[in-house]
Amino acid sequence: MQSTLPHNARSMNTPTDYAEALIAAGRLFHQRGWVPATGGNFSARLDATRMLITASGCHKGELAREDFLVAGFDGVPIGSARKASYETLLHCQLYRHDPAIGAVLHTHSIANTVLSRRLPAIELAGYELLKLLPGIRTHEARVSIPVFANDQDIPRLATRVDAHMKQHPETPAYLIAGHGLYAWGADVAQARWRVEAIEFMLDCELHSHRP
Ligand SMILES: CSC[C@@H](O)[C@@H](O)C(=O)COP(=O)(O)O
Ligand SMILES: [Zn+2]
Repeated sequence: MQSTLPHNARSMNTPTDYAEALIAAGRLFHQRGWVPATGGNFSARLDATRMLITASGCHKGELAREDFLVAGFDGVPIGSARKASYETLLHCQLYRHDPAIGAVLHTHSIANTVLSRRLPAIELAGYELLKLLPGIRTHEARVSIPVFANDQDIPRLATRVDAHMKQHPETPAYLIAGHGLYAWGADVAQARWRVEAIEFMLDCELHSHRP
């Protein structure tokens, strides 16, 4: 099936544009099996203090414009009665950590769930697609994707992620054990490419680790 995703997000500037790009990403991710049921959440930076984020409990393959709301980087919705994603503070942590981050995408794939349950960190090396990750110019690079223990206490989890990222600012994405992947980019298009690249490499790793 042909993707309706825009090729780049540079011309985007209204919340509706961001919502459309995130809706298209959700459709694609659902087709790939990376956001089953209501798993996953997506956001895009609107300005220095606000983001557009998915409401909690929506099916990410069937998102509509009404399934998005504006929230501050403190996680509090602005002008909406809808409840923001349960994991809103994980998005806030990233936007506050790095003003260059323009979009954050979270997936629940089989590969990211299985591998994050098995390994304390995922080491990716020798893949051509590594070049889609920040600062990587060659397949000869080695990238470590940290795995955090899952936690229903999202403020506590966000604090742990933040501490790690302050110590390791080169972190290109992270996993939560038995849960999923968080990846980001300068805009929705770049964040989507990174999710696609990481999910591809995790699939490869999953096949390599089969007994
Ligand atoms: C209902 S299981 C999935 C959730 O716990 C969560 O991990 C998730 O990704 C989606 O939560 P949401 O509140 O819809 O953004
Ligand atoms: Zn999740």
